[in-house]
Amino acid sequence: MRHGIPPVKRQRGGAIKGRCRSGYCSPFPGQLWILDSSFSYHRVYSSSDGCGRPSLHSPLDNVQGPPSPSFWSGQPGIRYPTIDIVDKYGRVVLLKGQAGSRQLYIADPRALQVVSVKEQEIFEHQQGHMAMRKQLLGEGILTVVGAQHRKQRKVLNPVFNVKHLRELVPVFTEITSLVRSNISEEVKGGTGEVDLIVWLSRTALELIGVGGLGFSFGALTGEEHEYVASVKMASFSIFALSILRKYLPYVENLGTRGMRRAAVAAIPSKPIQNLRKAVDVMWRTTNEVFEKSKTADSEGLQMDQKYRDMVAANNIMRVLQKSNQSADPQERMNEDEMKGQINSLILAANTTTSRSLSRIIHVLIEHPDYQERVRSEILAAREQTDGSLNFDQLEALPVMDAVIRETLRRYPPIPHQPRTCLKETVVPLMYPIQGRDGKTITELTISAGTDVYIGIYPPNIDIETWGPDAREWKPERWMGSLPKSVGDAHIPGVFAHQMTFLAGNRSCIGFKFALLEIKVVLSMLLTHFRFSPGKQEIEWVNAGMYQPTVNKVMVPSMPIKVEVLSARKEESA
Ligand code: HEM
Repeated sequence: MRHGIPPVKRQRGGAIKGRCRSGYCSPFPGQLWILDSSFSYHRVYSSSDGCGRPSLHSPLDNVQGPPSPSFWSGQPGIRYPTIDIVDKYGRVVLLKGQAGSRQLYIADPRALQVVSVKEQEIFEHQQGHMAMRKQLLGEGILTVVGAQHRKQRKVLNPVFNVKHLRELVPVFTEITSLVRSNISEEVKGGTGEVDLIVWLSRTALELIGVGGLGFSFGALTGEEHEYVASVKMASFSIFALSILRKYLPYVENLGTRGMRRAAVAAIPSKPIQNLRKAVDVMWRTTNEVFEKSKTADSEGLQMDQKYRDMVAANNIMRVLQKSNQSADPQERMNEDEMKGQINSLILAANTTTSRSLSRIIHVLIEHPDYQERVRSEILAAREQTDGSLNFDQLEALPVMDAVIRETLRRYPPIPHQPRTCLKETVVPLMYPIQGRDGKTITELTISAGTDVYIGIYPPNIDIETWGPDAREWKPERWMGSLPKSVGDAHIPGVFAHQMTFLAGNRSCIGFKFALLEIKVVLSMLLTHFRFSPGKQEIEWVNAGMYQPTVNKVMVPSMPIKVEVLSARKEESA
């Protein structure tokens, strides 16, 4: 028997009993872990207190869910459950993973309140996931948990306050004008097909790079920094190596950092070596960004001196350093933690924002009447100014605001988030569900070790909450008062009664930054271009985050027709 594999005894009726006595293979003492046919360990069951005598039976088995075709491999596609399961089985669904592991999909508002707000530290990120993130990104807000996370969040909060965001508007505007020129050039000042996701990804990277960190990745000037390719390589390699995540928590602290690096360098595996090189570049860049932010250096930014000075004074790293210095000494971040924020922020801000922007423009292509309404609203506001809109003017555009809220509600880029329950917890339900035994379930006892999905998409489009038109894209719902049922549902999300930016202390810390980016980009692109359908049909697919694709190729792509508006043709020439 290999160390850590529990003694497993087959019982009558096919039940398996046993537990890991060494506690070595399991982060949760007393859990039953087994080795499956693909040689991965799986937690099968943890007892109610996490250390008692386990069995294969759990009260959660009474929760309805799709049948599992195989005990060993579980339900196919479990990483990407679709909204249909909630429609079919209810707001809490039992999913069966590999080797019989239980996973709960939760979309009930009251249960979400407990999981994502009240008991957020019990329903924590999955250990393997966090270990992988930490190895790549360092000790930033995306990778730390518990007291360390609370401390970092407190220091980071002022970075995203309105006072600071207000000062970023001219910088965002300047960056977006570069994107606009690039797109105009691509269609030669006339009409042509453009893969818009490419430009929006570059835009989002520069907005967080320059506006956020005072560092240009050259994404809009044709001199792309090696960091960009490294992040792509790292994401690809992580996917290829996802099986290793499970083991990472057991080796991540073995030996010194130098020893671990030497051990990794000796592994004869292409994805591992690619990942190692990519991470080296990411860390080199992080050090560069950090050193520059300390000296308020704005060299290398291809902008007017005026904007360079703004960036040097107002980027997130500068504000973060001030916020850190004014925190209580025991609450301050150390240098490693400060550097850890750089990768965390870039990773969290980039794809989410570019996918949201792409979705809004795609929806406006499908609703040309709304595209025209938003454009007219912006143009009217611009007539009152010298051309570009400031923070308050951007906040006072009700049609654009309604379009953004409605698109983020109806099409959240992240459909759900995985967590693990660390301690047995009773979770009440707002909408009781019917058990497999026909009885009504009003609360669930979730045992330690159970994996949980926080449903983001289903509560956003729940008919009980939003009314019979919940699944329609209808910005006008935000222009009057919302139905009483929306308030009554007490959806815990931090933004507009929706879960799109999640809830509680692990919600999106950058959501106001994201909304501002979206408003600046829309206000500049919609008044310069008309967007209409391209030759190919665009399909949005869930790859952990929704992405636009064509011809079923799993690479983000959104080719659409872009026409420079006649009033702007001269500017583009
Ligand atoms: C529309 C765009 C965005 C969406 C839909 C979005 C959504 C989310 C969601 C759902 C989470 C929770 C993830 C989890 O629990 O694992 C999250 C976390 C986070 N987001 Fe965003 N985000 C967006 C843009 C941004 C931007 C622009 C920034 C930074 C400038 C940012 C920074 C973060 C950070 C740092 C976290 C981790 C917070 C923590 O763990 O305490 N996000 N975001």
